[in-house]
Amino acid sequence: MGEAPTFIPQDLQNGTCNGFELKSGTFETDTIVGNKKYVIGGTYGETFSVKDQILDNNGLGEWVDLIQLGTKPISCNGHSAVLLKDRILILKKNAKPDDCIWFLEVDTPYVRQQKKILGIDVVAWSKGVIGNAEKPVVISGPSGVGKGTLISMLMTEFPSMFGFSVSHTTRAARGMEKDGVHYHFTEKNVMEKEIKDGKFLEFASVHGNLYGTSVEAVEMVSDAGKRCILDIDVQGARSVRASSLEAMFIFICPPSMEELEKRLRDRGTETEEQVLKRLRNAQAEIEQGKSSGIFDHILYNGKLEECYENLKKLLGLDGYVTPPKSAPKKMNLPRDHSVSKIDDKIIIGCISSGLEKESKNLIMLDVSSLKGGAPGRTRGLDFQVIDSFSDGFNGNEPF
Ligand SMILES: Nc1nc2c(ncn2[C@@H]2O[C@H](COP(=O)(O)OP(=O)(O)O)[C@@H](O)[C@H]2O)c(=O)[nH]1
Ligand SMILES: Nc1ncnc2c1ncn2[C@@H]1O[C@H](COP(=O)(O)OP(=O)(O)O)[C@@H](O)[C@H]1O
Repeated sequence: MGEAPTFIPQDLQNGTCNGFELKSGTFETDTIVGNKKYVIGGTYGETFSVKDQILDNNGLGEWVDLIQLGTKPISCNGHSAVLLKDRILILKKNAKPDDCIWFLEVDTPYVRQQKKILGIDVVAWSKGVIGNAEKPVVISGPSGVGKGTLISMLMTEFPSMFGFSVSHTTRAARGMEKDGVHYHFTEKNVMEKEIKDGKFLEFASVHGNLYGTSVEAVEMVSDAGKRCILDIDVQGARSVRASSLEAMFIFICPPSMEELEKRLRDRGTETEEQVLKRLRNAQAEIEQGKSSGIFDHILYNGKLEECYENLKKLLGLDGYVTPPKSAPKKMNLPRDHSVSKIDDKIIIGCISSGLEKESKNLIMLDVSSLKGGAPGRTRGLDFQVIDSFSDGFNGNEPF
């Protein structure tokens, strides 16, 4: 990666590296984690590269280009790196507010699990997001019980509050269904390849077709500041339970098998063979839904209005008046900044005056309660603008 620089501005004790320019438009940071050195390189407009070196006693060793999972950030005008135990925080210089904080996970539980599954050394990227997202809601239940009906009632009444996680499926679209709205209708081989590439949070074979929730489907809803709703089967709910995504799990039960059959037939969207298959699967799904311990709540969908009211109660929405939305906090990093670390606080010194007020030249980024992570987003970041170190970090004015 070009010739070695004469000066590497890395504070090894602190695990911070303010980055250095190798040649015009190409930047690098070095971060030492245990006996490994991670070199993260970025050339303007291109995705980041990562290689590591297992250090011997002389601080030397063989270089390996690492497989990077997740969405790779695009480099702009340099970056800094800060080591946080099992991951490296990357601050992109001069980047847009929603693109300036990234994490390269090197030894998190997700990365360790992926190394085991793939049998190779990997690292994983996730984008950092200020603040927290509301817990997604997973809704499961047998085919024809009324999941779609209840979800669409919720989205119609609270359009700015909820967003639907659009699943991928290999089944054919029904008459009124739109690609990208109800499902991403896809070919089996394409979906299988994407599953292998780690793009799915969960997937399952249901009624003879492949269904799955992509990481992006959930994150896009959360990025828009909405609470994500997932309509997935019991196997999918089990996988989400086991994943790093914290969610609320609701199972919808029919009042009787006869009523379920009637709803399925009256809907008229399936062939006789498909109806029979769905009814055969329903019994087992209901048993699992009730007894598996996956679900936090069970709702009976007898009378639709009653069930909908109960669903709203579970979501804390009965008698709810929508409050005006406050703008999410954003952070804009100027090109020239330096980073240092004090416990769980990252201090970002803004060298050029990219800030509104000249005196507000320090940003404190709190990374004490990170949530989520690769292969999605890392949330729970908080920041404050502080006037100067001598103020003892007492500024808490939103930036
Ligand atoms: N695991 C999983 N199941 C899904 C997903 N999307 C839909 N499903 C489930 O697949 C089943 C069949 O869905 P669909 O073909 O739309 O038929 P319907 O439930 O009869 O309307 C339902 O139980 C859905 O909850 C997904 O992304 N993952
Ligand atoms: N509580 C209810 N009472 C009567 N019919 C219902 C009720 N809930 C839903 N339905 C109807 O049952 C059919 C199946 O509902 P749907 O929402 O498509 O189920 P799912 O998404 O669980 O497969 C639809 O025709 C819908 O209008």
